Amino acid sequence: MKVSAPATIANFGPGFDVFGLCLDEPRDVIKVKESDEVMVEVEGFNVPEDPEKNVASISALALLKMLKAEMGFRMKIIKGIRPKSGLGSSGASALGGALALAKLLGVENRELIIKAALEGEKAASGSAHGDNIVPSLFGGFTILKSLSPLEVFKLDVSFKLVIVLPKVEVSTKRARAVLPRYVPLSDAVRNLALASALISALKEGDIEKAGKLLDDYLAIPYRKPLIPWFDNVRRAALESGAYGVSLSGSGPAMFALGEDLGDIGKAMVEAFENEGIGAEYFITKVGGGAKCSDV
Ligand SMILES: Nc1ncnc2c1ncn2[C@@H]1O[C@H](COP(=O)(O)OP(=O)(O)O)[C@@H](O)[C@H]1O
Ligand SMILES: N[C@@H](CCOP(=O)(O)O)C(=O)O
Repeated sequence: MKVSAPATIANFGPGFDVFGLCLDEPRDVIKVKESDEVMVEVEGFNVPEDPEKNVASISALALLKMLKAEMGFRMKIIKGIRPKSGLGSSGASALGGALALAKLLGVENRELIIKAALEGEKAASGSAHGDNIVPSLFGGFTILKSLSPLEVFKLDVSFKLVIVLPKVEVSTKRARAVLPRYVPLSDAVRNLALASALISALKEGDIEKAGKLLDDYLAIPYRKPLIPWFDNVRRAALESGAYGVSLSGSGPAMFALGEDLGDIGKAMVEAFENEGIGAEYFITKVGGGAKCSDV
């Protein structure tokens, strides 16, 4: 069984732990075969090969435990999403591992697959947030209303966007540890207003309006010490014509919406370089979610 699980942009501006956008690229590819033992092999970006430490095998093992199924597997992970990038690298592998095993066993229950994948996500980031796993499975733009029972609202949006990936790492675990337990009511209200308006703009297909609604008062302000370059890169994107720009997940990747995505990407890369940080940009589109095949 082979699963290709795409990268995602969690939070997507004001939707902390709720909104997620599936990207077309990059992807992790996970292949599994039944076996007597449990073995993991990794190609591409470096992640652990110990089955107890890799989120893809942790999720696959969690699914087997939930099903009370006694079997081993050989798993090959072609890791195309850089870890600690903010592009849902752990979420894609976690989803891919659980989904590949589920397909191998003929299990279609999405709630169970997501529950197993959350075990992998929890091992990587210390929290069972679902805003990477869910869009990686469903595709499009997802609103995660509840994990148990699983309630997801999906918008079939279609647009291109630019992603800028700097050569620094931000661990999601660390980026969650800096968040406060409580936030001011006025900030919660501002996010609620932005999030509601953003959904309306996306439903209308108005990307310019959506871009102007990407602010966040719940997570990004507290994460600034981990991303001190954020305001300068954001300013460069807006000055080069972006409709809007935000952090992807817990960073360091950033994304922007606009017309001249190449120009915006170049301006953001230059702003990172002015901060002494190398960066690259790529343009991709909204993706359709994980793909499975028998090979
Ligand atoms: N298959 C995997 N893919 C990504 N990260 C993994 C994987 N297996 C284990 N990890 C570990 O999870 C951590 C990365 O998770 P995280 O900080 O959430 O990155 P991201 O924000 O890109 O998802 C790293 O410590 C990495 O070694
Ligand atoms: N909602 C989470 C999303 C983390 O995404 P990642 O791609 O950085 O793992 C958060 O903001 O902590």
